[in-house]
Amino acid sequence: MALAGVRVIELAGLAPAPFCGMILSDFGARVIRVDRTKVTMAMDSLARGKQSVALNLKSPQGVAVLKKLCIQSDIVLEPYRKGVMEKLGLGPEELLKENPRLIYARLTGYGQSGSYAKTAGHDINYLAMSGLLSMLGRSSEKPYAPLNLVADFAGGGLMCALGIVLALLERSKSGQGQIIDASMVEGAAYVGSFMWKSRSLGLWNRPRGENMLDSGAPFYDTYQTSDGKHMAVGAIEPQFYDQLIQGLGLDAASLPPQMSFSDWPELRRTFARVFAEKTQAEWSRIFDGTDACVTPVLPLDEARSHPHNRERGSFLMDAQDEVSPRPAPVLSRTPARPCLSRDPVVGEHTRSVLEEYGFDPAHIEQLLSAGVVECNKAKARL
Ligand SMILES: C[C@H](CCC[C@@H](C)[C@H]1CC[C@H]2[C@@H]3[C@H](O)C[C@@H]4C[C@H](O)CC[C@]4(C)[C@H]3C[C@H](O)[C@]12C)C(=O)SCCNC(=O)CCNC(=O)[C@H](O)C(C)(C)COP(=O)(O)OP(=O)(O)OC[C@H]1O[C@@H](n2cnc3c(N)ncnc32)[C@H](O)[C@@H]1OP(=O)(O)O
Repeated sequence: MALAGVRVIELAGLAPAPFCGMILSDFGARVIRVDRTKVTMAMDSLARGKQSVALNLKSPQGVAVLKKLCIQSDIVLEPYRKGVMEKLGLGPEELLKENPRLIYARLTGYGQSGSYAKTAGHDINYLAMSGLLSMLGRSSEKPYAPLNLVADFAGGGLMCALGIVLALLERSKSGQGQIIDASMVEGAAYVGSFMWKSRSLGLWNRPRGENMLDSGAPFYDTYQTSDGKHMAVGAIEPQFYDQLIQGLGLDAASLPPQMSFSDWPELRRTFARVFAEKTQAEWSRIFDGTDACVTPVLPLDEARSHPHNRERGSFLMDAQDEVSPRPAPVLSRTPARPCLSRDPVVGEHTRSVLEEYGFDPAHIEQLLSAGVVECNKAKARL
């Protein structure tokens, strides 16, 4: 796999860093997650393929253990507030001195500088600060955050993974590591560059929820079907819009022009009335195989079984019979091979990892008895 041989120390955090770690693991990196001691359950539901070491960083010996792990690895991925690692004596200056090839990824909400750098926050805060949240929401409604997708995952974990891969590529030429300052505000904004750079096209001139792509246009929206499900309509181009009208059984001559903004509310009412006459399955049979850009809105547990997704194997079933998306994108020669076995329990690999990283058995025993590290066994599945 593309990242085979790359060793990552992921310090356990909330959603963004675990997602970054899972991406690296899916594409072949060896990801060791450093968990706290005395916790029963990992907060990481994105732990696929990772190993877990439980380590108390409130003890100087624990800090020394982490330092030894980090300087023998390729990547350190830390999810803490600015300054936390420096307080531990594990800041980038410290570690890069010992290992100049180290890639030190810092995934935060606001970045390593600026007045908010030490401020707590979550996805919605970062999305709000990026400017994008102001554009999200239906007309006459307040802005809403689309789950914690945009800042945590798209602009956070995924953007950080991109930075890590870029730094690995650069290191293959320079031999040098570097620091990655991954701010979720900036990552989200960067993902949303189109919104900034398409304003001159007049795409966002109207208030929130009244533009073509923000639920303003009736041909770019969702509609309820007679069985309470929904269809998604994205018929933007005239040639696709014509096929939408045809599929709905409407007479184009009796409708207002597609791009007549003032007629959009009436057009939306017409579409809503017609979509409510048939079930989602009936509409799918009508629109499948056409270029009307109409698709069923699938719940998570149906996406896997949709014929198109099933044909591609877009979703996988792991050893715990849990369905989740397969890694993307698909590389033709070195595709990701995600681990399908169960997630690690906290501290499951402490002993084996410390041995691998050169700690002698007596020292490991001393660390265990002092509670600096913890080693836990997975409970047998009944
Ligand atoms: C919208 C998302 C948030 C989604 C969160 C959900 C994934 C989870 C929310 C609720 C969870 C569920 C719930 O808890 C119930 C169950 C509990 C069970 O145990 C697990 C299953 C649950 C169902 C559980 C499942 C899920 O986890 C939930 C549903 C986001 O937006 S996430 C993005 C957040 N922002 C960032 O990541 C930006 C960067 N980070 C920060 O700004 C801060 O870290 C943050 C997030 C504001 C937290 O600040 P905090 O003060 O708490 O920490 P820091 O200042 O970073 O300092 C860390 C301190 O911890 C010390 N430390 C670190 N490692 C160790 C260690 N191994 N040993 C000892 N100590 C350690 C470190 O030294 C720092 O100490 P100091 O403060 O003294 O310096």
